[in-house]
Amino acid sequence: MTADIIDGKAFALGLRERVGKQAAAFTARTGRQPGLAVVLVGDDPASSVYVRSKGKATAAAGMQGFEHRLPAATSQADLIALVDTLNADPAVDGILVQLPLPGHIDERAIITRIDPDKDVDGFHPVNAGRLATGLDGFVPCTPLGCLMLLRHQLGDLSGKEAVVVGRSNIVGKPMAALLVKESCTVTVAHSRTHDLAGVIHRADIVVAAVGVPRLVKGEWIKPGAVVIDVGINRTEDGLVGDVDFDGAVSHTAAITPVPGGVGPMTIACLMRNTLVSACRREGVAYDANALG
Ligand SMILES: Nc1nc(=O)c2c([nH]1)NC[C@@H]1CN(c3ccc(C(=O)N[C@@H](CCC(=O)O)C(=O)O)cc3)C=[N+]21
Repeated sequence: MTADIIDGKAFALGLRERVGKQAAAFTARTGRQPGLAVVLVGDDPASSVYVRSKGKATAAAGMQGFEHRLPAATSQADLIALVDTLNADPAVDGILVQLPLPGHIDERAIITRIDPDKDVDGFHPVNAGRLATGLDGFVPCTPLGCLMLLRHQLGDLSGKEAVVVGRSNIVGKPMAALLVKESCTVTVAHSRTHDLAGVIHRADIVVAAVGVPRLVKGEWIKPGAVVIDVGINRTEDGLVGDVDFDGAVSHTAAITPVPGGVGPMTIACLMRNTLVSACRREGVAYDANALG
């Protein structure tokens, strides 16, 4: 079997282009660009890289970026005060506070402080609840990007067996909710799952998001399954996913590489959510079909 290597980078570029077209229309209509505020506390080098690529994508899409870099010792009260300022700023349509935050700051206190209607990360419990109950809100960027790649690869997902490995609030849980919405039969596996190989072997769709390098082995995968690898693990042999790519590739119909798979989709979906937020806040119509 020759697997399709899913080109997330190319798909993401296409999405960013379509977002850019609608951002230009928004700007022509309202006289201002969609605005995204990104807050980075401390100077973790990996986080710095992501913040920089978000900044570049924002400008390239014709949106306004507001970057706030705060020292690692910033107090929780000061960070909350900044979030309050961004919530109240009409030029800011989306707010992203880069995670993880330094240990002395309670992440939940910050995430719940963000106006849910500016929460383009989709991390606020109000948006998790909206997703779980079928209301319009913001869907976290990584699982949204994974869903777009799956739909592109498979079309209708209805009735398919999907296994999500990982149960985080930012990937596993929203991914499972999205797949349920698509009428998949969804299993959420995690570190306590007894027979991970057996559970994965049932799946037509595998989404791996556990953060364990090369955990998912090729022999575990049902021949012809589609595999989405969310893992970005820095190891001695470079960046690797949660799936043993070399072992898995011959078992799959299609698989995402790391890098060049899900990662670029996360940023493209952040641009998408920011545009949608701007349109909703200004009552401007947008073409949802072009944003999927
Ligand atoms: N509030 C918040 N929202 C986030 O969305 C968020 C966050 N905090 N904290 C950090 C993680 C990580 N993240 C990535 C985004 C893009 C790539 C990406 O584009 N990766 C490329 C290159 C990877 C590389 O070379 O480092 C790829 O996979 O091809 C990766 C990781 C967003 N995150």
